[in-house]
Amino acid sequence: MSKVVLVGANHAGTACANTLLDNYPEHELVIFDRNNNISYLGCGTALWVGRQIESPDGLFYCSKDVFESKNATVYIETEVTHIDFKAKKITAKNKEGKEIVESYDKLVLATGSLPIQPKLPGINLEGVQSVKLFQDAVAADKRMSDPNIKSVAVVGAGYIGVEIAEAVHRRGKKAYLFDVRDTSLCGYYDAELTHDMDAVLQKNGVNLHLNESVVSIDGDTKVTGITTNKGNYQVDMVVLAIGFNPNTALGRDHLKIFGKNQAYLVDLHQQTSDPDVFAIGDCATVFSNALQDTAYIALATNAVRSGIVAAHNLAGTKIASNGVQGSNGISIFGYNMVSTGLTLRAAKEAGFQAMVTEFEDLQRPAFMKENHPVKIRIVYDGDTRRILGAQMASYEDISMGIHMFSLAIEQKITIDHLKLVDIFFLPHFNQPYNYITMAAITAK
Ligand SMILES: Cc1cc2nc3c(=O)[nH]c(=O)nc-3n(C[C@H](O)[C@H](O)[C@H](O)COP(=O)(O)OP(=O)(O)OC[C@H]3O[C@@H](n4cnc5c(N)ncnc54)[C@H](O)[C@@H]3O)c2cc1C
Ligand SMILES: NC(=O)c1ccc[n+]([C@@H]2O[C@H](COP(=O)([O-])OP(=O)(O)OC[C@H]3O[C@@H](n4cnc5c(N)ncnc54)[C@H](O)[C@@H]3O)[C@@H](O)[C@H]2O)c1
Repeated sequence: MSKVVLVGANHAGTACANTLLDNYPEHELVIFDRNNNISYLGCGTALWVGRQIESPDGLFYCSKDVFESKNATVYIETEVTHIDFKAKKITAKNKEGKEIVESYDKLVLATGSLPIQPKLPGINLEGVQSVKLFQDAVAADKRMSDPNIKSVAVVGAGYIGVEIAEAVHRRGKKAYLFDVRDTSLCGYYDAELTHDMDAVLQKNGVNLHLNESVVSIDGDTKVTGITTNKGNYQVDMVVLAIGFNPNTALGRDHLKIFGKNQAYLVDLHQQTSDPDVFAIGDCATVFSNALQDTAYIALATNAVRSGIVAAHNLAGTKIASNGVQGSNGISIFGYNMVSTGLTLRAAKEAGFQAMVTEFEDLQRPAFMKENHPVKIRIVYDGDTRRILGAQMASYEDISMGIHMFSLAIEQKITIDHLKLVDIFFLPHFNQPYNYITMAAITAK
């Protein structure tokens, strides 16, 4: 039996804690989280703020009580302030200012990520906010209910920004969406698909401003406007969504870190450079099967799986992570996009002789009434023919198809192998010559 201390109990920490408590009850587990809630699904923020769901109540799936019912000691609203890795002791402070010291045999760091805060004039004005925590969602929702808030600038047209811009528009406010790049969602899809998303946003009333960088947020005490390199806009609120940084302040002086962004470097067992310390979720690196290299991909799905892997390993059951593809999806004004692995641009930047095959067709045979076009792009390595990535977009729900590509990348399947893969046909669902097969067959 050993004593495990877990710092951070959101998606990664919750998965780790539950796996440990359910499978290895002989271990003592002490959990710390500085927040007053755990397991909040951030994906629900835009749904709730945009009133696609009526209440945030269903957006939590675990609690302090659940851990305590399984005999864990839980400190919430208690921040870990220092770790003595040599003495194997952590120091924390609760909201009353009381200091708590705990020793550990094994430590799990699940401290997640923090939204990037750009150094902009006006960044501290009232009305500027990020959307990471449940508290942020509550604050954003309150502002959306204020009739004096008429226009909102969303900075960053990545996943959070696009979703929040839709939510702002759905609440009847004027939504501006700014990005420094020349298209939305540039980290996940190639321009051939993102230009469709740009058009969907604009058609539905979001004011999309690409190739524009914010120079300042304006106002005396409250936000009254935003200035970019191209103009001034009158807005009453600014949402910042320009990406996450790993939250590694507690351990980065002791543990090996990833050069690109200071995430904790972990192996396939989630073990850091200190054998008694594991790191999981957004504070840690992942192994990218597409790149065959270490990478950083902040997603709840990766966080949950890494928590499960760490729990088994620290309890003595050696299991290795499969690595990840960074599979992801988004649905905006009914337009659905899913992707996995590398875009063509990312694959080229990584040094592959990257090639792409694309195809567009109706989801079902033309004689079926309910029918929409689907676009697919498959990125592969021209040298080895290995599939490196895939992207699909449609008003159809094409989401499940991306899982096959995720497995294909993990298993190093070639584009040529895909040509003869057994894919079923039924007019209600798809076509006999379906777009996946056709994209593979037409690959150069
Ligand atoms: C608006 C939004 C929408 C999203 N949508 C999706 C989606 O649809 N799909 C998807 O896969 N991902 C999504 N994500 C990303 C996903 O939420 C993150 O990848 C995920 O939260 C990572 O989980 P984590 O547990 O590693 O880290 P975090 O969620 O960052 O949690 C870290 C925890 O550690 C605690 N902590 C930090 N430092 C300390 C300390 N010193 N002492 C004590 N406690 C500490 C924090 O309080 C927190 O509870 C979304 C994120 C946001 C913000
Ligand atoms: N549907 C989902 O799976 C989902 C939803 C929300 C968030 N997430 C995850 O949460 C994390 C954070 O999301 P995010 O949207 O903050 O990051 P992101 O990486 O998805 O997007 C950040 C965007 O900000 C832009 N940007 C960067 N600096 C800028 C600047 N100074 N001015 C204007 N634009 C700038 C980038 O070009 C990019 O388009 C990501 O890992 C994301 O995948 C996932």
